[in-house]
Amino acid sequence: MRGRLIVVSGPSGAGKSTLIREALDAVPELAYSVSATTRAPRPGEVHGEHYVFLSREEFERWIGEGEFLECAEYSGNLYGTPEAKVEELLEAGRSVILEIELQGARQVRRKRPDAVMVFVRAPSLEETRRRLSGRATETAEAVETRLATAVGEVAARDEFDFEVVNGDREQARKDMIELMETIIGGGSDAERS
Ligand SMILES: Nc1nc2c(ncn2[C@@H]2O[C@H](COP(=O)(O)OP(=O)(O)O)[C@@H](O)[C@H]2O)c(=O)[nH]1
Ligand SMILES: Nc1ncnc2c1ncn2[C@@H]1O[C@H](COP(=O)(O)OP(=O)(O)O)[C@@H](O)[C@H]1O
Repeated sequence: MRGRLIVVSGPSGAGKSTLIREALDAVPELAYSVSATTRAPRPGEVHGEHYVFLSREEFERWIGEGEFLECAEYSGNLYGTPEAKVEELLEAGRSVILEIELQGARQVRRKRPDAVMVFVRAPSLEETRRRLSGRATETAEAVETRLATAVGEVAARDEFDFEVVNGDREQARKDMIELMETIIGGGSDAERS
């Protein structure tokens, strides 16, 4: 049976990467789609594992060659989902998580109406700021840009099928794993509302 396509979106600093990592560890049917980006690698990020890091020129060539299921510009960098790998995983029966921002999520929803849309957010914008500052991967300016974008992103949460509020770590981990299992199981709770 073909897997489900699962879009996970939400503001930077909401805890998407953290929750996805935990879901991938707990649910073997899940696979992660590695995106391409023109952003510079952060310390510890591995090419081909966290992202495929491309120059803007290479990225634009991939766009021209129709490599992407979706792509968007975010905070001055390009991000995109290579389509062939996603297809291969779905065909093999794996359910595939795309961790992408709002514009890309909307593109996927249009192209693949059967995709399940999951929104992750922190309990408040103040908490998002604390987490982004605490993660210390961005300059103060980049944190502010991400927070400004976050305001618009939270306003779009009604466009999603499910929402995970990442407050208490352990509770959110359980909620995320349970949601992924429900989606994969195709139970009635996973029907589009
Ligand atoms: N449209 C789209 N967005 C992506 C893709 N990969 C990552 N993103 C999003 O780009 C934004 C920035 O990602 P990143 O630079 O890793 O920063 P972080 O989310 O703050 O850790 C996040 O909202 C990601 O979900 C992609 O392939 N397509
Ligand atoms: N429930 C939580 N409570 C407190 N801090 C969290 C929680 N979930 C994630 N974090 C921390 O917040 C920061 C942002 O999380 P991350 O998963 O990188 O967010 P995103 O992928 O949405 O940008 C990280 O430093 C992470 O360890």
